[in-house]
Amino acid sequence: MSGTSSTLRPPADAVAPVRHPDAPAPGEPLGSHYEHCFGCGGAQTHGLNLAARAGEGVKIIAEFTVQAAHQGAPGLAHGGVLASALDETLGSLNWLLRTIAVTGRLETDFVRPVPVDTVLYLEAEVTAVAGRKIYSTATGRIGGPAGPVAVRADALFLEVKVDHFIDNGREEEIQAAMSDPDQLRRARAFEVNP
Ligand SMILES: CCCCCCCCCCCCCC(=O)SCCNC(=O)CCNC(=O)[C@H](O)C(C)(C)COP(=O)(O)OP(=O)(O)OC[C@H]1O[C@@H](n2cnc3c(N)ncnc32)[C@H](O)[C@@H]1OP(=O)(O)O
Repeated sequence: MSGTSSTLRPPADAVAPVRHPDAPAPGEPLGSHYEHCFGCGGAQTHGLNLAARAGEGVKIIAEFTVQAAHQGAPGLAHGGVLASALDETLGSLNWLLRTIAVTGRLETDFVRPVPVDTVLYLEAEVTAVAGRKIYSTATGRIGGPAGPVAVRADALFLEVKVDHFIDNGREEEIQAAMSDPDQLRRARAFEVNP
């Protein structure tokens, strides 16, 4: 069963998304936007370690291997972990638009169980933009990039300023991020006019 709520359907005045001219080239690995990110950060022992690459147009492709630490039922990935993988892949679309946007709404279909050690082949695409609202969709396939869909999601991301993180994040991590030149360089990669 699948269905998308009306808030995830772009309004009539939405426009087609535009890949930023300075977006990473198709095939280029994106790296992590923050080393402590649960989705893509290398410093998270039980994180997803999701590896994303820029695709053509406004598409991202990514891979995530389900680890034993990601189980819900015995030998199977936890649904929340799979939703995180979809969310992280959708969030990586920021690199192509060069905007900073956060998830407002994420609707997920869990179509097939995903066993531990499985590689989830993810693909995400921006479908429309309406002001600060970015509409996107993602799939996760198993057995290969053209294998059957195991999970899928539709999302609404909202563009925010960098102040969103500075105002809401815990002081300790914000200070550490602001004094890390690598982190500042990565944050600048999301800005439209660095
Ligand atoms: C220095 C570090 C840099 C790192 C950068 C990389 C970060 C990348 C991270 C990626 C990591 C992976 C990704 C992650 O995990 S991101 C982490 C998970 N997400 C969050 O933490 C976001 C928490 N939520 C918020 O902060 C606010 O609610 C946001 C910012 C989203 C909106 O609050 P804001 O005050 O700004 O906006 P508004 O309330 O005036 O609404 C504006 C419009 O939007 C519509 N609307 C709003 N919400 C929803 C909804 N749920 N469904 C449907 N519609 C919704 C609303 O109706 C209105 O429409 P309209 O009336 O105009 O028609």
